[in-house]
Amino acid sequence: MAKDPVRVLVTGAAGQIGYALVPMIARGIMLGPDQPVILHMLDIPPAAEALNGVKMELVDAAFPLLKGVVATTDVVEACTGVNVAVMVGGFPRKEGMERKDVMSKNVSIYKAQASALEKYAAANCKVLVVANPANTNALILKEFAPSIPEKNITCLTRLDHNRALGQISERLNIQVSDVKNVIIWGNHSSSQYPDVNHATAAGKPVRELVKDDEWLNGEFITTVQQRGAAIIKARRLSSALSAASSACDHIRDWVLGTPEGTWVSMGVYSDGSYNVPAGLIYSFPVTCKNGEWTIVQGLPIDEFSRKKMDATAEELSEEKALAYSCLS
Ligand SMILES: NC(=O)C1=CN([C@@H]2O[C@H](COP(=O)(O)OP(=O)(O)OC[C@H]3O[C@@H](n4cnc5c(N)ncnc54)[C@H](O)[C@@H]3O)[C@@H](O)[C@H]2O)C=CC1
Ligand SMILES: O=C([O-])CC(=O)C(=O)O
Repeated sequence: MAKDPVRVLVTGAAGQIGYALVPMIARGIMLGPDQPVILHMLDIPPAAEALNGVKMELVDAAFPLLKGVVATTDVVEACTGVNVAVMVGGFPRKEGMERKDVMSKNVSIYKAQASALEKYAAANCKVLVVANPANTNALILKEFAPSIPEKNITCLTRLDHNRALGQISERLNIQVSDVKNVIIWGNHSSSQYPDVNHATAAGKPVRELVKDDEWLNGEFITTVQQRGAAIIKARRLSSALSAASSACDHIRDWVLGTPEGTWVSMGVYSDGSYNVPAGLIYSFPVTCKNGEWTIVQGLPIDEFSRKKMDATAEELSEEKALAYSCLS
């Protein structure tokens, strides 16, 4: 019997990532090849015409799984009945703006959208925040949508995770699908810590195969940390294709489960695991089963890693304080 359609919200749907993401969702890349979807696309009034253009293209593409499209600038209409919400819309940093000004704009956007999701989304809606500052936007969303379980509010660090897999695969000249269990700890920012201490390639420890700790503890880390900026420099646009693909990976694994023996990185609400302060949205290694993520426990952490995990936690605590100061 055909499955009932799942309603998927994409905010900022007229933007770069939105344009790459909505056809992936409509093709079944996010929720599976047998899962019909209804797309809800939200953007702001100045982007209404472009948003309507995206809707026209979705119709023209005749996706068999796409059972409906809602394209709107009304946040209530956008959020009504959604089962999955991918929050890509936000206020970008513009020349001459202070960090606090950007934070303040995003705090008010995420506060309003949290309230709409809280009131109008389907029960048990799963939320993925992509827009930067992704971890802190997700935290604000959690604060203002208290009836959505905190386990349902996450942010995207899967792109960083996939970037780390890609770097190892290139370095070892090995298929990327043979590399697994890297970890992104912390913030989706240049303070993140891409950790290969538990990673394997074709079943062998990555450190043993690479045989170059100087590279793994230096250039590898900075390349992953700075990859977003490098793409923006090269394309003069954000990493839309890889962000959209990674957002699909994040939701697919969350809903359908991670393969046995494999973990992925997700920004989730910290419960204090690995001595990361509770109450931050922090990227951890997780496995997923039956629609729920669980932080992988018990991994040994060396002194080098500890310092890097603490530094990115410190940055998130500062962002949290800044975000809260924008609320008062
Ligand atoms: N977490 C991650 O791995 C990544 C995050 N990003 C972030 O994703 C976000 C989107 O990037 P792009 O698509 O390249 O930007 P973009 O500027 O092309 O698109 C953003 C869209 O959001 C819309 N928007 C602005 N305020 C909105 C609101 N209140 N409600 C609904 N829509 C709103 C804009 O009109 C625009 O269409 C940015 O914040 C970017 O920094 C980008 C790459 C990776
Ligand atoms: O700063 C940005 O918009 C780009 C970004 O997050 C990334 O590509 O990781």
